[in-house]
Amino acid sequence: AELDNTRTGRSGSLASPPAHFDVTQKIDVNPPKGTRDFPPEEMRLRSWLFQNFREVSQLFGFEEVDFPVLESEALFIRKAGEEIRDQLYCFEDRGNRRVALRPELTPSLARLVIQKGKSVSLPLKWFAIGQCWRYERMTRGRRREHYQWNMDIIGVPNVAAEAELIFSIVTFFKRIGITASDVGFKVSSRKVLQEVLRRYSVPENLFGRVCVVIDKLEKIPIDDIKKELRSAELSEEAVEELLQILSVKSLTKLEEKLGSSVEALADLKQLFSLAEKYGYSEWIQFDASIVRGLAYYTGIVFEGFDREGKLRAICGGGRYDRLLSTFGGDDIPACGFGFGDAVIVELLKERGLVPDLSPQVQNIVCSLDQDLQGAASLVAARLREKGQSVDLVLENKPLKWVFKRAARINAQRLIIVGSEEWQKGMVGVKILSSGEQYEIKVDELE
Ligand SMILES: OCc1cccc(Br)n1
Repeated sequence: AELDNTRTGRSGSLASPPAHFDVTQKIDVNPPKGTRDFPPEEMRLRSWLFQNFREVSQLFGFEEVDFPVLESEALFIRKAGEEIRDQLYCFEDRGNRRVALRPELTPSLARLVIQKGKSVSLPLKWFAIGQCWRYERMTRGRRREHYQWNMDIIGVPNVAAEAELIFSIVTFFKRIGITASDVGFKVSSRKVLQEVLRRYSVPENLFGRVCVVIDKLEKIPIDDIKKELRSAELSEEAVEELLQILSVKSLTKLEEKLGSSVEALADLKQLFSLAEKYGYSEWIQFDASIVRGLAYYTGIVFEGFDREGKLRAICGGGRYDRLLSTFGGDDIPACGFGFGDAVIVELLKERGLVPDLSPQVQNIVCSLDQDLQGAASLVAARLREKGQSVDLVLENKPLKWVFKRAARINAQRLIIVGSEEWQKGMVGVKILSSGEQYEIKVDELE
């Protein structure tokens, strides 16, 4: 159970614990609410997932970057009513600076690109895997942290960049056994929304806010959506037309509604044509209702969904051509996606695709009496110099104990240092899978 803060007298501020803080108090061994520990079994799965993130990113020629988890709060202050803003994990540090635990990676990436300025040549293809935070009232028992894989292409204005990003996620899914019958991508463009708002003379500065409201479709009652749109100064007619357009599920229908000249249509047609060339058409579908919940998207947006409809969005992304200039940087086009580490694991469990990642060690080395502990250490050092992994038994333990540990850590080979053999410069070897055993000179061990 979590410590009752009132009992420990701890305040919510950053002030150091009060002098009367009871240091003998039994601590709460659970991690803070909404956060996770990664003990070995969970860490093996996470490492496997991240290894796949990395290998796909490198397969696509992306370079890894990283940023501080702690950023200036100003990086995330956007006035579009986003959930990510309402849940910002922010505070004032000891230097009275307003700071925040990053809720996403894109603003940090934009900040770094601007910082690098002319010292980097475009296009940039960067990827990152980083922990992101939100402070949500635990009423819904949801997590407050997750790890996100991001891939971003900076400096390419056309949809070939988005097509490449979606293909990188398809490639990832295929690597871990997920197929087009398990998941798909809903794709749209915010230029659809932009065109409708333009036709109803809705001021540009309301665009981000309208997108954030539309993203709540199917999450809150339609009447609340309409109310929020009207409070964003949309006329009744504009609201109705907007909701009409958002229900469109085919490009042909969209063309009928908007006409063939709108930029959104050209982008989407080009994206679907490229998807066909890549060979992933079966993975994507047009869905005008997809707008994503981040205010800064300006063009193509997409999200990965589980076709059984049981899980939240697996990943999402899109084009954000204005973000860098809103940070005072040059007008540089950009697009990217975020892929969380939690929903994908739920999907793998649902589909029985969690890999068997038992611990592995090549050797377990033990001595038969404590005078030979040094000899055992020397044997371990020799093996490790040759790149062999070794679990060295560090206390004088009976063989029965050693065999049990060898099974638990899935050791492949048992190396026994016994006095008689050691006199001859030899050690005993037992191959644990076959039971085969023999003696060998230490120098010949490999
Ligand atoms: O995807 C929104 C989000 C941001 C930070 C932390 C968590 Br959990 N979720």
